[in-house]
Amino acid sequence: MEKRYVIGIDFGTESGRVVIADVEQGGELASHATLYRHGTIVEKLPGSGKALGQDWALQHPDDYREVLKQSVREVLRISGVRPEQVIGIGVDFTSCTILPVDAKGQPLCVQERYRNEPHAYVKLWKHHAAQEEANRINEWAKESGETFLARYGGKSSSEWMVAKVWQVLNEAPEIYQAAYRFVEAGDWIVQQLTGNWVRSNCSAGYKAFWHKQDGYPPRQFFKQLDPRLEDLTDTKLAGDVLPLGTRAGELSAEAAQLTGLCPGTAVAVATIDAHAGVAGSGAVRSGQMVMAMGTSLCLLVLSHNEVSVEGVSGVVEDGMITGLYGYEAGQPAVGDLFGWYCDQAVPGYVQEAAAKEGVSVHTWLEQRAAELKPGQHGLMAVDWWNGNRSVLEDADLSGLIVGLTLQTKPPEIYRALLESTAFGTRKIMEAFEEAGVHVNEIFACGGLPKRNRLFMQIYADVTGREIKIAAAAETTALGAAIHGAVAAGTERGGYPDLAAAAIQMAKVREETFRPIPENVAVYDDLYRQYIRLHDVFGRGGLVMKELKRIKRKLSNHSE
Ligand SMILES: Nc1ncnc2c1ncn2[C@@H]1O[C@H](COP(=O)(O)OP(=O)(O)O)[C@@H](O)[C@H]1O
Ligand SMILES: O=C(CO)[C@H](O)[C@H](O)COP(=O)(O)O
Repeated sequence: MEKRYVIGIDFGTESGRVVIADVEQGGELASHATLYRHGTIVEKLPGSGKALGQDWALQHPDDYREVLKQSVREVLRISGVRPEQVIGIGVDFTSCTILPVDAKGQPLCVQERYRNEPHAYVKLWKHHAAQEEANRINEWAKESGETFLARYGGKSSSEWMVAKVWQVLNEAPEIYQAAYRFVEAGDWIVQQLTGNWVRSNCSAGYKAFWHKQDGYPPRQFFKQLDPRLEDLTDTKLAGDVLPLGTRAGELSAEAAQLTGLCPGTAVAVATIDAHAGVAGSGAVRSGQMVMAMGTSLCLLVLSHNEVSVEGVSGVVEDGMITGLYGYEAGQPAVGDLFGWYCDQAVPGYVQEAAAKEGVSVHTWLEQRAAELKPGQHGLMAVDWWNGNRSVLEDADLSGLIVGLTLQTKPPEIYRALLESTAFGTRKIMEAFEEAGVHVNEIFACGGLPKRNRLFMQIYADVTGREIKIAAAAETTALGAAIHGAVAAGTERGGYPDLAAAAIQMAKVREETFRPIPENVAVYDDLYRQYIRLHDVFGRGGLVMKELKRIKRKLSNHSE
């Protein structure tokens, strides 16, 4: 049989990455990234310059089409694989990233009449301006006695589908009316590739309250939330919800022209980017956990059992691997937090020194921070630069560093920031253990394990656990490709299910990160201090929320 290949397309926060993988051997034959030209739109709309409110984060869908156009062709060119040898395509996307589209699937924001309307654009996962709507969903779920939020750690997030769609309805009812559908960006890409309107059980399950047995919450729930939302799930969120690995359709002639692939190639149901890291790391068994470490950090745990876990983002049956419950929890600013420090807060002399040595500011700081012993800097940071998405689930919380003195140096702060995210992860891991979801094996994937060794060692030391590293450089894209191999099916030379495909196609590196006992002891002590700050500022004190309220009030006045 001729060699067969699959393509995985990973839409991250800053760029889209495409890999091509050998169906039998796995790994990555070639990869290519296309940066989003518009990036993340946080201050004003492109073109008109219309100002956005606080906590907004938009993207432009043309950037995603550019990834399909550029990077798919590039991996074919680099690898020398012929289009007819590609049997399947898989797509993963950050989530909950949504957009309003018309009946043909055209995004409203590219239509002339809606170009200046912020609500017509893609709302990126980290758009946090729907916190009020999320709060009202939480209050109403409690009052109405609906129990579905128990699967989401008891709280809905401002990042998710219903809060975001409701914000559109509240602030731009004409856009809500004009939208034929609100779709997850991953499902939209699948629609663009195949012409089919299909929703993924992964994003519907984790981000839109959909449940394998119960479907969406009852109409009555939405009606009492807001009478205008009564038919939301039958209209704007309509579409068959299909399980991961299913074939969503075949590549249309138009999409074949766009990508350079053959019409008829199998296209898988989309998955969430972090969740694709599960297959991409080959972690397919109960008790295995994957840490998808990039802009944010997602912890993904597989289990035979469904229980309630404090602060979990969601638990979905078949949400990562068929036949298992997949738990997701995480932190919304990890790489982004380190990026903020390098871009916004380091003094000029650090940037100059890094440039002189020909390394990134991250690497310059990492090298110096690695010379410090745990606890030596006397600092403690709390990692809520983009709110808290775990046990506190509150986008209004913000960052904190204590212990600063006139002697504090940038590498010390950098190290404290790396540590703060590891403490946040340990807190989540403890919540899993307390709920009886046991983790026996940990894998790391995403952009950070390959970029920052100190970061990885700190995670091993703070958690006291060995961490295996997924071998693929673009693990999530490989995970998406694995979904493509399953969508192709055995009749086209693919695999029968995700577990079989992942075991064959995904590998881990030989080198692992192991905890260093003397560091573990110091970090145990420091973690207790982290928890004190976590509880004082997160559970009890209102300082951060009040600061946010005052800022919101002032920015509303100045608009
Ligand atoms: N050497 C580094 N150490 C720590 N963080 C880094 C380093 N280089 C880049 N980053 C951060 O990594 C993040 C990008 O992660 P990546 O996994 O590549 O993308 P995505 O999250 O979009 O999938 C950015 O937030 C950036 O600030
Ligand atoms: O919420 C998510 C997963 O459920 C987002 O997709 C994720 O947090 C953003 O991912 P990345 O850090 O890879 O850009």
